[in-house]
Amino acid sequence: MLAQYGSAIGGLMLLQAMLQQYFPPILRELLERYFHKLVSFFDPYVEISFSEFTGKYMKRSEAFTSIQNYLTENAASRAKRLKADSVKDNRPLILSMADHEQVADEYNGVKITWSSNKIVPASTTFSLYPMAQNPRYYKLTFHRRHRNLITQSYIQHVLTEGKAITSKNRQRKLYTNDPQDSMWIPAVFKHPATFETLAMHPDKKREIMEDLTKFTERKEYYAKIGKAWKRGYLLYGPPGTGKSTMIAAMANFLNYDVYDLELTAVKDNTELRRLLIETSSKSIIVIEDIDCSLDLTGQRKKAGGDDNDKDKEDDKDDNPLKKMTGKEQKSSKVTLSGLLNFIDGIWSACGGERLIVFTTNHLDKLDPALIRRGRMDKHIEMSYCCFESFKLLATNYLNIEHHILFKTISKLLSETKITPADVAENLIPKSDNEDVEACLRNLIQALEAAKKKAEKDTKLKVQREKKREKRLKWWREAKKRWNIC
Ligand SMILES: Nc1ncnc2c1ncn2[C@@H]1O[C@H](COP(=O)(O)OP(=O)(O)OP(=O)(O)O)[C@@H](O)[C@H]1O
Ligand SMILES: [Mg+2]
Repeated sequence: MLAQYGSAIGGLMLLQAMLQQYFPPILRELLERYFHKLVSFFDPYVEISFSEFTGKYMKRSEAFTSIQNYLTENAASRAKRLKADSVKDNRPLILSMADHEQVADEYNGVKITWSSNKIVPASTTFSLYPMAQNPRYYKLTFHRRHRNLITQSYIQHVLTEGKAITSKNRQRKLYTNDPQDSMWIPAVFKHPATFETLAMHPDKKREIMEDLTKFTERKEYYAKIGKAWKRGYLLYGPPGTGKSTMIAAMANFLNYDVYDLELTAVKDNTELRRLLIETSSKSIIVIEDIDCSLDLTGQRKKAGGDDNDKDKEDDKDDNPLKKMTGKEQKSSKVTLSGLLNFIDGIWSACGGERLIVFTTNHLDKLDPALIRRGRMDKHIEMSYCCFESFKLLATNYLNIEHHILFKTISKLLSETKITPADVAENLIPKSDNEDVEACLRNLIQALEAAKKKAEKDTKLKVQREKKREKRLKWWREAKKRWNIC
């Protein structure tokens, strides 16, 4: 039997060689086409291939990556031969199907087969990019009676799920704008802050988390009302109340990238627009200390008055621009209208699903146009530490939920103002000898010192006010006495 089989194969090979040699290419192509038609007439299975690289520039196909992630999560565990991908930063090992391996999947009761394959080039050529030499592809095989279900629903299901897994597994990035060539410089975003570790009143925290969740779920709603899918948050409060920490917690909660925009490093409005267009969706665009980034009040005055008004504005001691170096002032020509266009201009709609977050220590210094609802949709006050916030910090830093000293701390917190940053600093043990009680006593000391300072400041203020009143009274009487108008 073996001998018969061998001679049959030999005969076929001879036939193929003869075909290749004696048949002209056009005739050969015709024969091959009819041969495939004949095979597909008897073979009820349909095949769809998804290549790793596509297009003119052989870019890595997004569909291929999505399928790879889908199969890794859903079917690869059933494969006999797996491939372990290299991983960084203590991330779990990624096991995917090895080449030429096959796995079965099921969708609405229909059986589907996926196989992982590699294209072996006909001739060996030298390339600096070995990956591109042997591109892989996934082959999907199913019975032709399920063609509609697979092409209209299953493939979409695989791509959607795969995309969700990609975004879940991807390493998030923190981008900062480079002042030299105005490009985003990426770095891996690994901030440990979460809403669980953020000290804030629980009700306020829950409200913000619900607001964020609602935003992410409202793609259709935003489309229906004709608004770009973005939301503005204004975080304001004194230094050390957790504004930057809140942004990190938001990014971790939503799994978004962060674009930290340094406005003083942006040359003009055109550059600002270009930077915005380059941001991806599912991201938070942050401008920290917005009051120090632009002479917003000055620019508005300039629009209404002349240049002298602007100069007067710049002469004010509390003008944040005065704190900037001459070079910074000269290099940034971003205007308030440029910034407003940045927030709600037509190009801000490209990509969608973006948060724009401004932080400031001085809410009153900002132009009302910049922070009106619709631009900055939600204003969040980051305030001094309350007892609820303290309890969360104590749980995080000292691993305690109750202590006899909590009563004293609660009373002091209601009498004085202290930032969560100061509370946190006191709760960190400074040496091995410092136990929980020592840390709490450090905090009590800090609170008492803050209380004393506040009382002293109030006394001084009252004294100053009294003196001013006295001077005014004397001046009023003098005017009456000497008949001065
Ligand atoms: N609400 C908070 N919850 C937890 N930790 C906080 C909170 N606020 C401040 N901290 C701690 O204090 C440090 C400083 O806080 P953060 O940088 O977020 O303050 P900020 O409001 O952004 O200050 P600034 O206005 O100076 O930028 C953080 O690293 C964090 O450890
Ligand atoms: Mg900050």
